[in-house]
Amino acid sequence: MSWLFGIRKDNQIPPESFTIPQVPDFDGAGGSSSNSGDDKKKGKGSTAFANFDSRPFEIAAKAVKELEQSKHAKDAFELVRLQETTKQLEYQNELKKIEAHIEQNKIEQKKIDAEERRKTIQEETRQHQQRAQYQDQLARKRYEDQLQQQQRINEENLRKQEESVAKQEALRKATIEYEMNLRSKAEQEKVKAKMKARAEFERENHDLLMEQIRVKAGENRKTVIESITTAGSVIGNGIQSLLQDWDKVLVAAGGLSLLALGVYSAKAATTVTAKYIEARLGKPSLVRETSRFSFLETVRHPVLTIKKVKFGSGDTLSGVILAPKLEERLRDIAIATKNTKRNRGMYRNILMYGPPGTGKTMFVKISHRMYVQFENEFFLQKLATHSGMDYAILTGGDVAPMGSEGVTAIHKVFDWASSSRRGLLLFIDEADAFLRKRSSEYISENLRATLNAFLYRTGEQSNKFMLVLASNTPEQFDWAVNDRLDEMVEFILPGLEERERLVRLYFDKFVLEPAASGSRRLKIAQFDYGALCSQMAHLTQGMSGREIAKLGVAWQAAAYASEDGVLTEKMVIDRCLDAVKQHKQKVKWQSEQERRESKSISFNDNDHFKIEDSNGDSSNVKSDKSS
Ligand SMILES: Nc1ncnc2c1ncn2[C@@H]1O[C@H](COP(=O)(O)OP(=O)(O)OP(=O)(O)O)[C@@H](O)[C@H]1O
Repeated sequence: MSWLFGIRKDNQIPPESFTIPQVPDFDGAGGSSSNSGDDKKKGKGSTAFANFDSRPFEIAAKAVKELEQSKHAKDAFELVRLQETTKQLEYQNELKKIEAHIEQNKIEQKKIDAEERRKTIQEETRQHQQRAQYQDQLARKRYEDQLQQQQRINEENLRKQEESVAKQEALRKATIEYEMNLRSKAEQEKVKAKMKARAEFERENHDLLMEQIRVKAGENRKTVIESITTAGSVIGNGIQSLLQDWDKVLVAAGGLSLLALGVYSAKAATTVTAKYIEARLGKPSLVRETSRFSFLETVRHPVLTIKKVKFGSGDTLSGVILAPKLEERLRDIAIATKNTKRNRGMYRNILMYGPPGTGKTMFVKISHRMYVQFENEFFLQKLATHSGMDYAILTGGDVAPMGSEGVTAIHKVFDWASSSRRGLLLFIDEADAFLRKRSSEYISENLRATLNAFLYRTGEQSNKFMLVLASNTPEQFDWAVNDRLDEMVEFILPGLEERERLVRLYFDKFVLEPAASGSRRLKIAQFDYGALCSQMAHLTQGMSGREIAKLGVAWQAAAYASEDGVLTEKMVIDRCLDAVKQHKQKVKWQSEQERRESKSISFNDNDHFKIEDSNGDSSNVKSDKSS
């Protein structure tokens, strides 16, 4: 029994001699089955039991007996059975592996088949495409051939048509020529016949016709001789009677002289009147704006004139904000001018200079209104109405391009100014554009002549007009122009206080007023406007009145640009900071030289306003006033 449990003893039968007969494998999968197959081949033609050895069976039987007697027999059988089961399982496993291998082979085969099929399809597609391309080429070629053929046919048709038209044309021409020939022959025949008939008629009536002509000529001569005789006798009688009567001669000579005089004096009077009317009524083309009433302007723009008379000119003039001392100075000038006007004295010429956008033009535009205001203040109601001067605004830039006509234009302006009854404030903005130094190489001959005309007309003090020049760069003026100035007023950049007033003014004008009117799409968020305006006055240091006015427009635009039309505090501040940034950029762009020049007019918040008189001495306002 021990061999059953793997214990080998020499006296025992070796395990290899003990073989358990195996169940023949008819599937032919296992090795044993192949052995049995070999055995079958070997045993072909001999009996199966010829060399049968019964010993193993005996040994087996004996072992079985021993096994039955052994107490471990059951276990041994169980073991054998398990071994057998294990082997069978191993065979099955082997079988499964082989099946899996076969399946794998099948899959591989399928893959190969699919690949083959794909290649075939690809090849077919390629061939199909090639065939399609070829067919397409063929079709194109066929189409081209057809087109060419069609074209050839068309050309042939056209040629035939042309030939036929040419033939028809030739035929038509020939017909027309033939017709014309016939017609002209007929005409000739007709004319010949007519001539022949007339000649025959004239020949037959020659005597009669000659008689007729003779009679007509005789009549004519008789009439002419009679007319001459009558005229001669009338004129001769007239002259004879005139010469005989001396009084008549005198009357005739006087009459003729009077007639000539009348014609010439009427002509001269018309010219003089036209000039007078033009000087009095026509606004010179150089004058851009005037408060002076002009008949021609009224006729041309009646509505505008009525508006001007009723409401004054433009709302941009509603308020000019100046430093108190500058305002005081200007008021003094205004009062002095007013008194000059009342006493028919001579007006003084003024120069206003300073950085751009500081209110020079604006001040002049409202100055005649300011006179009224000042009078209210100082001279009470009785002097208030109709006491101001007229004003007229010219721009220096308009003069230079006039060329040779500049001289006439300047004379026309001064003629017109001299005809003013109320006195005229002649304001020349950007005066440096044409009043620059005559020695300058940049000045043309025409401009030099214009400047000379200006100097000629302003050489003496006038009681008709007051000259006010405005310029950013007065240092460019010709010396002779400087010599004509009586007062020089510097307009400076607004200080802190003025900036605050300006910010409030333009916040009112561009934001609060439109919002309050309710007619526009502009609303304001809740914030402390007063505090914000004060804050912005600090931020806008160095900015001009114009820049602050533009800031007002920017707030308005920001509100309109927003979705709900509401102007918030942040928007106001943002726009202000933007403007400050832009101002800094502009200052940066200013050239070094400009900066040096403008140093004299730059404003420090603590600076005092300075006034220079025409001698070039400068003094502050107090001392000037006291002097
Ligand atoms: N002092 C000011 N008070 C109120 N608004 C001002 C003042 N200065 C300038 N502005 C605003 O700026 C605008 C331009 O001003 P104005 O034409 O008077 O400047 P200017 O000094 O004549 O400048 P420029 O030398 O460039 O001609 C005015 O219409 C006004 O809106």
